[in-house]
Amino acid sequence: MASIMFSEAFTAIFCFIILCVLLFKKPHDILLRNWPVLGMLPGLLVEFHRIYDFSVEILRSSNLTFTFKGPWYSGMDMLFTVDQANIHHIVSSNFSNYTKGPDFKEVFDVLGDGILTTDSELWKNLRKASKVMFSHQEFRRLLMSTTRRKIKEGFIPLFNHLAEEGAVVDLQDVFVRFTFDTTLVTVTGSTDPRSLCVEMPEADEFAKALNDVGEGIMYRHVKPRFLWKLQRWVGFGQEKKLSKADATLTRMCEQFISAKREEITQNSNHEAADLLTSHMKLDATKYNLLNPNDDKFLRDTMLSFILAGRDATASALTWFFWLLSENPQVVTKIRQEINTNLQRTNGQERPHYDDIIECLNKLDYLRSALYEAMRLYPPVPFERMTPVRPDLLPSGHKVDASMKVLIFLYALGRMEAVWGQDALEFKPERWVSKTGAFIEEPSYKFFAFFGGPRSCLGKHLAMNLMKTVVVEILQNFDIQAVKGQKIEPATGPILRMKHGLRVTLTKTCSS
Ligand code: HEM
Repeated sequence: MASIMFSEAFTAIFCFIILCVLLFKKPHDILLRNWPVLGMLPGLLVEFHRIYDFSVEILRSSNLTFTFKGPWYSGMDMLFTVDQANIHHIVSSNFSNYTKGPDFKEVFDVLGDGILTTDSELWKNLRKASKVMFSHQEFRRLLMSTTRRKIKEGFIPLFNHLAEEGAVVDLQDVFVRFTFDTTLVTVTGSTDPRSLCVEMPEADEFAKALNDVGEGIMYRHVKPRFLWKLQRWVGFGQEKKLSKADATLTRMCEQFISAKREEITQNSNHEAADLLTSHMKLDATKYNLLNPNDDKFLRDTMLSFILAGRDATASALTWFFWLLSENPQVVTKIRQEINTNLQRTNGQERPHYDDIIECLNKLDYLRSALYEAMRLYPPVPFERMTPVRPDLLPSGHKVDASMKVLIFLYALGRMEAVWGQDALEFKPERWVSKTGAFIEEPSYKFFAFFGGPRSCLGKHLAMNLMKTVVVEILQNFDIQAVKGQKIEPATGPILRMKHGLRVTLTKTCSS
């Protein structure tokens, strides 16, 4: 009975949308129209498959802020903004009024009470504990040494093999494998799934479950809440897959946790720097809401870091290498910079950590190119916040507590009003001043790592990791994107390429 009602309702909405498309030639006319009962939903549904480009058009034509009216009583009213003053207000000056909110936590329920989904005191405790861990030299060294080992034992043999065979590979898949292996070692201290190797094995149970979680969460964004909740209750379709993935992740995290406890019990001087050890050894007296003996706390912390570390970095690297393949002059300049600055570590089997960081810090043009790629293709394409109390934004727009506020990072990087007339061009030079110094933009303008008290904790680590990968690849290989392939973003919480990035490789003359 319920399914018949759904299909009737769906057919009615579908017919209505088709009618709108026929009546109004320009899609904007549809979205900007606030229909009785349905609000602006019909237009949004029509454009959902290209939501990022559509957000650019809408925000450009509405002076950077747009109020979306959802169907009556649906709680779907939203404010879209890319106005810098609004962003600063929301994430910094009036930060306490904007939370992730209960809806967000519900959609991302697989992450439990991890740092990415919680608010208020619990989030403060988690942030403080993570900050302590990120500040430890040993943790940073672990990430850097794992990255370098992965490049040597994973990337280079695989790329050599592909270059010799002249084979095509999906570079996005390669980067997801790379960041998955690296993140899991950094989190557990020992488990290396070795998904990045010449054989390119099928994703293991853990990686598959993570992929299913990403997909399931994306569907929850586009389905009405009552529908996915009903599906979850019945145990059907995407929700069934999601529940299975959740169970797999919990089981595997429990295995990591008990193995680590065993390791610590057997060796009382256990001094490992990984995330799990660091959180198991938390000084509980400093965090009234964290319990290092609670497996659920450890599970939620592990999963949040794996998701935060894996997907965003892989996305950034994929778009970056595609932009390089389209802009060979930028590759030449990056190579020149590498050759000028990296003599000190070149050829050393195990260069000192401080030397590596010192050299990476000199690569300002590479930093500009990476920032420029993330300006146009931010790995996290939108951020959603819930106001606690009604508020008046600097742009003059009112928000009330029943609305959601969406900051569209993808559109922000493409606004002529923010970045100038050449906003759509990939130009690393925009980050370089006349004296050659790097131009640091405020976070509410370059927002890829978020801003204010909730900004990305892994920013510097991610930048060092990406620079290391780029240096190693460009010193050894030329990458060519396969001609004629369709490059477009997939709709989802992470800006992945919908069809991957197919490339071929050749060894550089100097390698
Ligand atoms: C290019 C790579 C990366 C980008 C663009 C990026 C971007 C972001 C963004 C936009 C947020 C805010 C998310 C939100 O609150 O909804 C965030 C949060 C976070 N990121 Fe990253 N990230 C990257 C890599 C990493 C890595 C490698 C790590 C860890 C090793 C990491 C750790 C975190 C953590 C812990 C948070 C939560 C901060 C909080 O809520 O207090 N990120 N990141």
